[in-house]
Amino acid sequence: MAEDHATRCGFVALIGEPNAGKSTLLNRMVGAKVSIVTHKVQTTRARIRGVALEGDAQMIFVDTPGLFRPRRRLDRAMVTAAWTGAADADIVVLLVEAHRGLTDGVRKILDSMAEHGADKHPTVLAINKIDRVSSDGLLALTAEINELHDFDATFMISAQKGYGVDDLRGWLAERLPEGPWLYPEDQIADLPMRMIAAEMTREKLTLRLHQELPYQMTVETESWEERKDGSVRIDQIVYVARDGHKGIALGPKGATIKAIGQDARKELEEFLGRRVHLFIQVKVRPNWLEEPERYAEMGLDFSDGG
Ligand SMILES: Nc1nc2c(ncn2[C@@H]2O[C@H](COP(=O)(O)OP(=O)(O)OP(=O)(O)O)[C@@H](O)[C@H]2O)c(=O)[nH]1
Repeated sequence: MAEDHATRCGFVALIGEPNAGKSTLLNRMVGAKVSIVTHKVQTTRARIRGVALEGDAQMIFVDTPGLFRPRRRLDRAMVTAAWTGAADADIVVLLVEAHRGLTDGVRKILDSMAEHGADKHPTVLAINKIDRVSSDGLLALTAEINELHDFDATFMISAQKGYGVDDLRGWLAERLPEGPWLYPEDQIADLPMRMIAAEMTREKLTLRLHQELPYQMTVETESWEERKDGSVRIDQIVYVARDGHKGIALGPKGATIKAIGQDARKELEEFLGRRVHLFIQVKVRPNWLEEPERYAEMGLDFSDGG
């Protein structure tokens, strides 16, 4: 990190309807595949998804769940989490799908942006998936949306193809507040690996525990140790919100978490091309959604690990 001139650092929240392309954009910006991209909706939750460097700026992306109409209580918790991410962020980027345009869902997000304080920060409109439409209607769509909320900038992008993404990233980097980097450079090096490992375990949790539970869980990679024999030892903690959830995650005699660990280990071994020793603990951490330390998720040594 440069010592002699000011560095910049800050949080960027990506918001948008489910499937808007938040994870895809994030992967592009960070340059490593750190989010699960899926056709299923609501696969993501408010939390740190990646850190990107651009010149002297460190951008910390907070990926949020698709903002949607809350029906069940858990849905509401997720929406709150999404808005918390947005309100805490230095810059908010709203993704709108070019081919869907100004949907009711987008209108609702625009309505509630002011209400949730997201308008206190610079806001950016990113019209995504422009590869799917002709450019004709895009200016009209931009004008229509900017009437409902006055964005500081608008970008036409394709997160998938990469169009416009560098411009957007450059714009964001320039507008982050001056300050020291939150993540030392050496931590960023194995950060993607730690995140990928945590994400793989989280995916297996989601697959095994079909119900809502996984949304209230988070996985952190606590340590990553390269061994002399070429294998790697990975220690992870699955945090659950309540005691009862711990029992579900563990399963009878620990069978569920064991199966999850085996699935995750297999995938990690394939991905890394070497042997993996994976150790997973399940711990209760009430109210983790509200904790500022949630930013320490996924193996980021941000706090002492709680
Ligand atoms: N054609 C096209 N498809 C895209 C683009 N960006 C994302 N997609 C696709 O849109 C789908 C949803 O993308 P995601 O990145 O998972 O969307 P998300 O907003 O993170 O979704 P949630 O996690 O449900 O909130 C995936 O199938 C992506 O491949 C794009 O620029 N063009």
